[in-house]
Amino acid sequence: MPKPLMAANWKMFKTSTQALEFFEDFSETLDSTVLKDRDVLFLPPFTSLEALSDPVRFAGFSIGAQNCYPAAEGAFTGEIAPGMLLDLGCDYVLTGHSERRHVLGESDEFVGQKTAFALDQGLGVILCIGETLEQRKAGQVETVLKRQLESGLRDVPNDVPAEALTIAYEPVWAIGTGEVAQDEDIREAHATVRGLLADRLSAAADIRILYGGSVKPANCAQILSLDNVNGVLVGGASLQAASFVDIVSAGL
Ligand SMILES: O=C[C@H](O)COP(=O)(O)O
Repeated sequence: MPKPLMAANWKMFKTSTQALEFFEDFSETLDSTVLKDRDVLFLPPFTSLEALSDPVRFAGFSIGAQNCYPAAEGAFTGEIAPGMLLDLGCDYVLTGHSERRHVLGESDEFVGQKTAFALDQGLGVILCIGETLEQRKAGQVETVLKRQLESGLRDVPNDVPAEALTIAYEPVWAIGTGEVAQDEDIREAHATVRGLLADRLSAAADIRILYGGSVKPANCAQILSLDNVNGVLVGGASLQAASFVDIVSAGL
């Protein structure tokens, strides 16, 4: 069983000053012995990566970015290359987050290009997948997960090491809505993802599959207890230090 990964995705929240204030509160409050049972990852906006990188890593946590562009450098105004993230000490990058798919219009193919390129450059990747409410109501959960995983992993070698790749299952209808998926929905989706990974990657059994979507201190322990849930990707409830401390320590 891989150690659960507890990831805070701050989306477009917090200046670098606010990020440092949060981190001071968080690290003072958290009992650091939880680190033997949990990995902790912060995904702040690009503008806070430099300020947070050293404090986060010295405290034994990981840091990553919310996005990257699939090229080493070039005329891509406003974009950030994986090598630039590595240079700031990042261990991870998110690809395919639903807000990038549905708000910014990223295609399955583009998500696949980013995933393969970032892995190739040496970043750990958290590939996010998940169905919309319409797709769930139409009985298409498995089809959507299969399509997003196949495209997302298209150029990823089948012997990618388990520690380099993480999958996050985030049903779009549960993100930021307060509506957490039912245990059975999470169990079924995670089992589906595990099965699809097994068809494609040699390290499938050890790849972490995170759940994301309205995770809170009150529901986190129960979610983590479900089969094939190897951590959580938390948005809103990771913005307050006390709340994220409770999430990181949930069930211990
Ligand atoms: O990346 C995190 C997810 O989008 C979940 O966000 P949420 O916890 O605010 O629902």
